[in-house]
This record gives sequence, C-alpha cells and structure tokens, in this order.
Amino acid sequence: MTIRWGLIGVGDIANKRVAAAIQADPLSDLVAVCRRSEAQLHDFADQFSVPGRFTNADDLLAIEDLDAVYIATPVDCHLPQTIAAAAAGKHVLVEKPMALDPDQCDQMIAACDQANVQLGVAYYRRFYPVVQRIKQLLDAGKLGRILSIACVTGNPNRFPADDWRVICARGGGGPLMDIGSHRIDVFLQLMGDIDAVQSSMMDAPDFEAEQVATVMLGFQNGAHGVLQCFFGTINSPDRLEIIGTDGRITVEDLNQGDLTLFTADGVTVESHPPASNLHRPLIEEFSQAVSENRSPAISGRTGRKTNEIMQRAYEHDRSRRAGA
Ligand SMILES: NC(=O)C1=CN([C@@H]2O[C@H](COP(=O)(O)OP(=O)(O)OC[C@H]3O[C@@H](n4cnc5c(N)ncnc54)[C@H](OP(=O)(O)O)[C@@H]3O)[C@@H](O)[C@H]2O)C=CC1
Ligand SMILES: O=C1CO[C@H](CO)[C@@H](O)[C@@H]1O
Repeated sequence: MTIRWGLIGVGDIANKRVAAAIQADPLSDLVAVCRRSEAQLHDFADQFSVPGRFTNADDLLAIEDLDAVYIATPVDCHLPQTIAAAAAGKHVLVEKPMALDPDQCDQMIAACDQANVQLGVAYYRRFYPVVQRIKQLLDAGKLGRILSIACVTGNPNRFPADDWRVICARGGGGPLMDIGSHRIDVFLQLMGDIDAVQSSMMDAPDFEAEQVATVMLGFQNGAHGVLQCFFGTINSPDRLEIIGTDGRITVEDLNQGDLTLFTADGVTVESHPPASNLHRPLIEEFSQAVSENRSPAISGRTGRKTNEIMQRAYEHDRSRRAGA
C-alpha cells in the first residue's frame, strides 16, 4: 500500500524536513502541496518535483485518491484544516502544538473519530534514540526514585511583532507554545501524567506573547518538573537533566543526543544521535499506522495533553498576576 500525501503549508519546516521525509519513506508518496502565495507554491513544488499545486486547501482536499494530509501551517489554521481534512476522509498528521487550546484539540479528535481517520501530532522527539534510552534507564530503576526533570531551552530568533509565532491569536502564545510544547511532550513520555502546574511568564518589550516562560510541574509519580523557555537568546540551550536518589542524567543538547549518566558506579557517556531528518521516523510510523489501520504512536489524544498543560500554565500566570 502507498499512502498518497498532500502537504498543506509549505513554509519553513516543510522545506527543511517534512517534504523530504515523506519522499524518503518507502510507504509514502507526496502528490500535492498547498500554500496561498502562488509564486512560492510553484518554487516549492518545483524544488521537490510535486505535481499537485493548490493555493486553497479545500481544492487539495478534493483530490479523491489522496489518503493523508500533513498540516504545516501556523497554529490557528490547525483546527479548521483538520476538520476539513477529516470531512474529506483524509488521515491527518498535524504539526505541533496541536492547536491553540485543548478545546480545539477536542474538536479535532472528535472530527477524526467521526470520520474514522487517524490523527497524529508531530512531536517527533518521542523517536529520538536518546529520549528512548533515557526512558529505558528510568524504567530499569538506574536513577532510583526520580525526584525531578528539568529543561532549559531557547530559540535565538528575534521575531518581529507581526510574526504569527508572537501573536497569541495565531500561535497561542510565545516560546511555551512554540518550543516548550516539544519539551512538555518529552516530559510526559518520560515521567507520565502531570497533576500540578504553576508558572511565571515574562512579558516581551516588543511583541504580544511572553518572552520567557517558566513552568513548574508536579507529576503523578511525585517528581517535580521545571521547564524554562525563551525567545531571542543567543547561544540558546536545549538542555535536559533528570535527578534521582541514585543517579543523574544530563543531556547538554537533545538534538545531538550525548547523554551523561552519573551513578555510584561512576560516570558513563553515551552517544545516541537522532536521524539526520528528524521528521523521518515520525512520518514512517504514521504511514505504518495508517497502513495497519491503527492509531499512530503520537495520537491526537496524546497531543492534547501538552495543550492542556500549557493552557493551565497560562491560566496560572494570569491569575497570579491578578492576585487571585
Ligand atoms: N516540528 C518542528 O520542529 C517544527 C514545527 N513547526 C510547526 O510547523 C508549523 C508551521 O511552521 P513554519 O513552517 O515554521 O511556518 P511558516 O510561517 O514558515 O510557514 C507556514 C506555511 O503555511 C502557509 N499557510 C498559512 N496559512 C495558510 C492557509 N490558510 N492555507 C494554506 N497554507 C497556509 C504559508 O504560506 P502562505 O502564507 O503563502 O499561505 C506557509 O507556507 C507550525 O505549527 C510550527 O509550530 C515549525 C518548525 C519546526
Ligand atoms: O523545534 C522547533 C525549532 O524552532 C521552531 C521555531 O521556533 C519551532 O517552531 C520548532 O518547533
């Protein structure tokens, strides 16, 4: 079986990784692409030799023998485009964060359930070998009782005030939605569900969304979590640390995959680099799920959990500021 894909939104991430990942997957074929700017649409389609070209997503969705769509548009487009794709009978793999808020996630899940199509979310870090290795070490009890997980991360871009990533109605928020979402998803994968959420956001001087988000989490397993994310920082880190009663794991840069394990036996350094195209394992697993008529590993219900934590973080900050 070949999964015939349409790609809605062919901007930065589609160009960097998504189109190439679909084209590299033996189960997949990229047959159509869509963006509103016609000139840029043709540039992209020429670059990747894609025959189907559309400036309107509904026209792409009207292709009868299209099986699935990858939605790589700004976050405010994810809900209407997912609902339209489901109504057209297409499976949906949507970029992160899944939607602006958990209520939108619920509508997306319901639309896909009703249409009997699969819904996946692009939290590709779940497939990083280093993340899977950490999970193995935690499950094997190497760190003893887990006390905390912490991540500090930043994006060096200085987004202008009219960029969708810093307009709340378009991106849902700032660095928490954009880059924090990936890390919350990894926290959930490694530590399980979260009960408590507290936060503090720092305003940006020149755009609407927050510039810094600091989120404190309480996991159901009793451990604590801290996530701090920034926009506009040079030499931006992507650091993860997990502390247990019997050991500690640090990863200086998750995208590199070098892990250091400290236990009473000494210090061990391991290297678990990710795939050269980070989206490839995600696409492969989703195509496999569609061909086997099963839910993908990172389903809409999984993606919704991260949206719920982020919403609680924004709400906590708002009520803290209001003195409630
Ligand atoms: N997983 C990851 O590591 C990454 C994920 N992302 C996520 O991917 C998504 C896209 O991000 P990114 O590629 O950086 O964004 P860009 O702004 O670079 O690209 C967005 C694309 O969507 C198109 N678009 C916007 N509105 C519509 C519409 N109504 N119908 C069809 N196309 C539309 C734009 O073209 P036009 O304006 O011409 O329509 C453009 O091609 C976001 O959800 C983001 O969070 C982004 C980067 C990395
Ligand atoms: O991981 C990522 C790299 O940076 C992009 C821009 O901030 C994010 O959207 C993306 O999720």
